[in-house]
Amino acid sequence: MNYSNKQELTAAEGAVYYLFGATGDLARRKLFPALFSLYKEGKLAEDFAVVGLARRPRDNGQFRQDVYESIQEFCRYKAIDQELWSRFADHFVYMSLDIHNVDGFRELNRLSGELDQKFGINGNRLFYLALAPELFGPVSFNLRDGGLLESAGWHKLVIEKPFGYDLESARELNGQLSQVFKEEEVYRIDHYLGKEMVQNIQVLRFANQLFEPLWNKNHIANVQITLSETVGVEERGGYYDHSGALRDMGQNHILQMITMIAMEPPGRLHPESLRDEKVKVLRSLRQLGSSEEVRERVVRGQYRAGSSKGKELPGYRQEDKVDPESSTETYFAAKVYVDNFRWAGVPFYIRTGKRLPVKTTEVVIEFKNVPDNVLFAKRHELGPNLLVIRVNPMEGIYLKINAKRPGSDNEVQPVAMEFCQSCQIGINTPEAYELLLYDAARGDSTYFTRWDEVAAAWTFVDRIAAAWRENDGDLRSYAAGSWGPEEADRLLQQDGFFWWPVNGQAEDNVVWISGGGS
Ligand SMILES: NC(=O)C1=CN([C@@H]2O[C@H](COP(=O)(O)OP(=O)(O)OC[C@H]3O[C@@H](n4cnc5c(N)ncnc54)[C@H](OP(=O)(O)O)[C@@H]3O)[C@@H](O)[C@H]2O)C=CC1
Ligand SMILES: O=C1O[C@H](COP(=O)(O)O)[C@@H](O)[C@H](O)[C@H]1O
Repeated sequence: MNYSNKQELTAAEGAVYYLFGATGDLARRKLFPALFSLYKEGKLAEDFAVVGLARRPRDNGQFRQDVYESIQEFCRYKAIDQELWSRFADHFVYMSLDIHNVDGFRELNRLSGELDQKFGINGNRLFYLALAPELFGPVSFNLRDGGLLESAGWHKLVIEKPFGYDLESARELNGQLSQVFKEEEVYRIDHYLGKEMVQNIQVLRFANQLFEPLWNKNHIANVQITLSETVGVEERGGYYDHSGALRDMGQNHILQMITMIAMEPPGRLHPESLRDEKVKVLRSLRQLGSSEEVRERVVRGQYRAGSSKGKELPGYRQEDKVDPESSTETYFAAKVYVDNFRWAGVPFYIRTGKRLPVKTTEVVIEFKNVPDNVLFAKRHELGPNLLVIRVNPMEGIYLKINAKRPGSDNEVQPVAMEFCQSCQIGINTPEAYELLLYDAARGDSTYFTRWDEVAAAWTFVDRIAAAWRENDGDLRSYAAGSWGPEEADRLLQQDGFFWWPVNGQAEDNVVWISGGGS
């Protein structure tokens, strides 16, 4: 089979892309590279323009130079072909604008008319807000008041996370957006939903007769989801210290991954059908009623100074723009239940943290063991079957099974059968932002979060946050470079489980029968 990433070249409809926050980190690291990859692959035709917007002064030449440098540093394709690069760069213009100044939006509207004419665009407008969330409301109002929503074509608003700080603020924000945009015009980004292997979860589940019949409480003992990062808070201390791991990674990425694993098959191949199924999962999450329950089922930690690979690492409280007495969690782990017919009683163990030993995102599905009466001599060596979905940085799956050790007398040997996607297509797997920008431009909202999903996720998270506010005493400290507080291991141990090794480090005795393990 050919696993090349060549796809059907259907260019998105022509549009002006308004990139608010064009001088920021996200634009530089993710958005410019995504646009270049789409252009190179023919998914953006010539009828598009990108307007970079931020307060800092820049002329078009400087802006194009910023874009060029970002591509050379972060894009999976480099701008080597000069002819291609200059054709691409010609679509980029920059305008200095303060979000709070409606006159700037009127000028932007005039510029848009010129761009429509120059590039043959019929008034389609995609507004990407790579901005702090408190600016989402003001931008929306000024887009309306500045006349930008009066053009003939479609209008789409793509917004970054975090969508609010809690349910109340998210509601308020949603109320502001909905005064200007219809729900179907709003694309809320959760970039984990743009990751190839997260999207692959539904294909694995629903396109294989092998898995779906076993995908329930009768056969699955537990599910483990790990999103571990080696980095600290980098330059984002100011934001992170008000957010913490639960809001930064839990409310969105982890809960969205749970929905992909736990949802029922959608009735139709339609974005709303999938989102309907996902929201049902979020509404079935067992709510943590009391502080006592939160203490029992959720562990939070903060990294102190430590080391990794021989390098000394500062503690969280010594990081730039972090309160020296901060009690913000940089790690959390939890035991979560999805209280529905399919999943009743199956624990979902989740964890995420900064300054952990490896960067990895993995899901482990641990199947129940075979019955005790199976007559193998070394019964105690029979481990459970595992299905491991490797999301990042390696992409692929492996299935751990028990096989006979060749030449032995029915001795059991664990074997990992691997599909290594990243070995097949290497670094050329499309980035999440590429897939999502392309989907938004085509009007496909499948992998964007709908308002009711966001609201249900906040409802779950708010209870944990409220319990934590009542009691600072349970914030554990862990050394930077370690796997986090020991209490997170106990969450599993008390149920007779343990965290399976991640990052392809299956236990020593496992034989890999294809591809390699790391
Ligand atoms: N960076 C990342 O990896 C990720 C970021 N996000 C989210 O994306 C959004 C942007 O993040 P990031 O790029 O890191 O943030 P940055 O702080 O790097 O960039 C913020 C941008 O906003 C512009 N800006 C700020 N105030 C105004 C204003 N009044 N008028 C016009 N422009 C303004 C700044 O430009 P100037 O100062 O020139 O005006 C800058 O371009 C945030 O919501 C963040 O949570 C989400 C996931 C990952
Ligand atoms: O949304 C966020 O995600 C990144 C991790 O993303 P990944 O694609 O590199 O796994 C995280 O570092 C950041 O704190 C958070 O805001």
